[in-house]
Order: sequence, then structure tokens, then C-alpha cells
Amino acid sequence: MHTETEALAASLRSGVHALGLSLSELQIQRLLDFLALLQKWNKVYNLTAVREPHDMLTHHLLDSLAAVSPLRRHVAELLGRGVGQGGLRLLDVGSGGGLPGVVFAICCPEVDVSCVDTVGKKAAFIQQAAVTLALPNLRGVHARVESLTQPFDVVSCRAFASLSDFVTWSRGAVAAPHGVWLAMKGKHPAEEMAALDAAQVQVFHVEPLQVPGLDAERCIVWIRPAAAG
Ligand SMILES: C[S@@+](CC[C@H](N)C(=O)[O-])C[C@H]1O[C@@H](n2cnc3c(N)ncnc32)[C@H](O)[C@@H]1O
Repeated sequence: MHTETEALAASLRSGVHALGLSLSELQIQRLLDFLALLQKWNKVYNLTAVREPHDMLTHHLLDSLAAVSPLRRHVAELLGRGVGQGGLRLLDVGSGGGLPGVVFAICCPEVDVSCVDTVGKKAAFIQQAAVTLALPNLRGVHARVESLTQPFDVVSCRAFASLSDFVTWSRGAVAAPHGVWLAMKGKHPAEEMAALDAAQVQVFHVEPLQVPGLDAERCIVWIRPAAAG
């Protein structure tokens, strides 16, 4: 008879395998520990409306893990171009309970991840997760993204806002000239893309994602600042 923890671990391993992701035992354990933290603190911090552990696994963990290979590819490209040799920085906007920011920090230890949220207790939860999961590359930031001006190489979001609001509000945090936005979306957001200001930003890739155990459309919209005229 499997305990619930063993069943979750087995589902996570099979999802990671289906995604073709290579993760160490320590990374798998940290993902499970993060899931346990989310469950434990959800009632106090109101981190997510998803309450069942198995639903949290598919809707949050595997959903976020689906973006890890694309992120790793982009990071390798940047490093190949000689960008970020001193450490790459990623900002996860409206990170809430740390999705996808904490998952990125676990899976990409070479990337320094900041999770920003306007709600103080959510930023505090991320700080707590960084300590509990022993992730020196993770930090929670309590702020409105509009106020951030430090440069980040990648600015991500999931379930945050329209593409237009996302890029407008986080414009000051995108490093010039190579910084990009990584927006996790459901089905191909044609209308939101059409509403973007072409003089300001350019979508350079819409990348479909397959989430194991989730029969739903997902994609990453990759955006960069438009080249200065
Ligand atoms: C729907 S939640 C998404 C949470 C998480 N990304 C996820 O996928 O589960 C949106 C989050 O954005 C935060 N938020 C809203 N406006 C913001 C802003 N201007 N700057 C930073 N965070 C913001 C909210 O507090 C909330 O936690």
C-alpha cells in the first residue's frame, strides 16, 4: 500500500520523465518538499485555490516544470553568447506561492531567482521556502513590479496579467539589450499578442507546452524589447 507521499513522489517522477527533464535526486526531493510547504502554509497564507495535493502536483508543479527545458535552453544560449557569466538573474512577477519561480530556482541552480509579489505574506513565504529548501539562489521580494529597476536577464510570469500589462509594468526590470520576457499562458493568446505595442516589444517565439496529466493547452510567449530605431 502506497502512502500519499509515495504516490505523489511516483507521479512526480513519471511526470518529470514524460517531460524529458533531467533532475537530480536532491532536486526531486526539493520539489516534493516545496509541495509539502505549499500544502502546509496554504491555509495561513492563502497561496493557491488548488487544495488537493495531487491537483497541486499537476496544476502547479508539473505545469511549471514544463517551462524548465525552454528556460534551460534560453539560459544556455545566453551563456553561449557570453551574457551572464557572472550569474544570470530571473524575476518571477506576481509569483504568489512561488510558481514558477521556486520551481525554476530548484531546477536551475545557476540562475538567481527573485519572486516579486505585492502581498507581503507571499514574499515572506518565498523567503521561508528559500531557507527551508536550502536555496541560496532564491529570494522573495515584497514590491509592486512597476517599482523595480534592477536589470534581469529573464522576466517570467504565470497567471499574472495580460501580456500588455505584464510587459508595460515590468519594462524597467528587463536588462538591455538582451533581456526577455517569458510569459506562461494557456491557449495561444492571439488577441493579447495583437494588443502589444509593436514599437515597444516583439514576440519572437510562441512555444507550445505539454503538461503531463493535464489535458489543456499551454504555451510560453517569448517577448523581447523592440530594437531601438
Ligand atoms: C493569480 S496570482 C498568480 C500566482 C502564481 N504566479 C501562480 O501561477 O500560481 C497573481 C499574483 O500577482 C500578484 N500581483 C498583482 N499585481 C502585482 C504587481 N503589480 N506587482 C507584483 N505582484 C503583483 C498578486 O498578489 C498575486 O499573488
